[in-house]
Amino acid sequence: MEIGFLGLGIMGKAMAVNLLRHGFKVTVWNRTLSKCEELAAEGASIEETPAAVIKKCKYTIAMLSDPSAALSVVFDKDGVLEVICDGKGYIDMSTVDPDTSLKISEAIEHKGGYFLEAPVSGSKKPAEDGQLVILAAGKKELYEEIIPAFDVLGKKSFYLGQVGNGAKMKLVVNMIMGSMMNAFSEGLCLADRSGLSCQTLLDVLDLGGIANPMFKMKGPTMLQSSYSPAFPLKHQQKDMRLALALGDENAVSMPVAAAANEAFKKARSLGLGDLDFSAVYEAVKVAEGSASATK
Ligand SMILES: NC(=O)C1=CN([C@@H]2O[C@H](COP(=O)(O)OP(=O)(O)OC[C@H]3O[C@@H](n4cnc5c(N)ncnc54)[C@H](OP(=O)(O)O)[C@@H]3O)[C@@H](O)[C@H]2O)C=CC1
Ligand SMILES: O=CC(=O)O
Repeated sequence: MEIGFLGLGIMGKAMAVNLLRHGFKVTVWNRTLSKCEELAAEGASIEETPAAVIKKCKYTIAMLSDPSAALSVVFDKDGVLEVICDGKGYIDMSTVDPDTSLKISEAIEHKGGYFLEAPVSGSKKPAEDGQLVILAAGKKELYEEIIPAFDVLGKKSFYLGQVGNGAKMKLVVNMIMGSMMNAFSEGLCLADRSGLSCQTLLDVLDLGGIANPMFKMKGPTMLQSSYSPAFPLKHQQKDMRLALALGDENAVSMPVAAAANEAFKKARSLGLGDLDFSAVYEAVKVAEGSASATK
């Protein structure tokens, strides 16, 4: 199967490499074209525009930062829409809001193409290991045709029905994750300020009913103020913002998520947006008056 791949950031690169290593032919494009070279070393072909990728491949996956990037790659000059046509499938795996997905879906289907949104749960390591959880919605036929690729990229794929449902599910999951990360950061601060060992707190948490892979993986690096980005904080804040907008539309009060969003915004204002989202711990420490140097 030949697959086009647009967007070679942290996630897109890992996913495209996985496809190549499992025998897929992959043609890549990235806004910063130089990033394609690492993929060429793995056997990928390179095209210079999204349109050229679509023209070449029956199926194209996109993994882009946010709604404005997702829209730009489709609607701007040399974009997807210029060439998408009957029989071509476009699968957007970026985390965006339902309206963005719907806008892209309608434009592509108007030109005769098929559209699937398929945001993923799981970060850099699950992407490298092919262990993502795929939240697909849209054209069912395209979902069935692209399953061999999803089976390489993920450990489980869900088909959630109409376009928008994948985006909504992803935003709900990440709203919970962002809120948990804030509660965790406050807990670490409280333990520290009240004279407890944070390492002992991690050990206690890991043995109890609220043990989870995120605390286990991020806790030790947070204690070292080490925030090499797996999931960039600016993207987590984007997801909180989009989840809060979904809450607005549905009249769901989310004071915990709103407070967590404020902490992520604060972290961005401290220049931490490109670090891992666990760097919100530094913003929480600043708010509690026990800041360490931000790294
Ligand atoms: N990292 C993670 O753990 C996870 C991320 N996600 C979601 O996946 C998506 C990608 O995340 P991630 O790989 O971490 O992000 P990165 O920031 O590492 O990569 C973003 C990608 O989007 C491209 N891009 C940004 N703006 C534009 C634009 N205007 N036009 C064209 N391309 C653009 C970048 O190109 P360039 O190289 O030129 O900057 C890059 O390829 C996001 O929606 C994120 O929320 C979902 C699950 C986990
Ligand atoms: O979107 C981020 C993730 O870890 O999932």
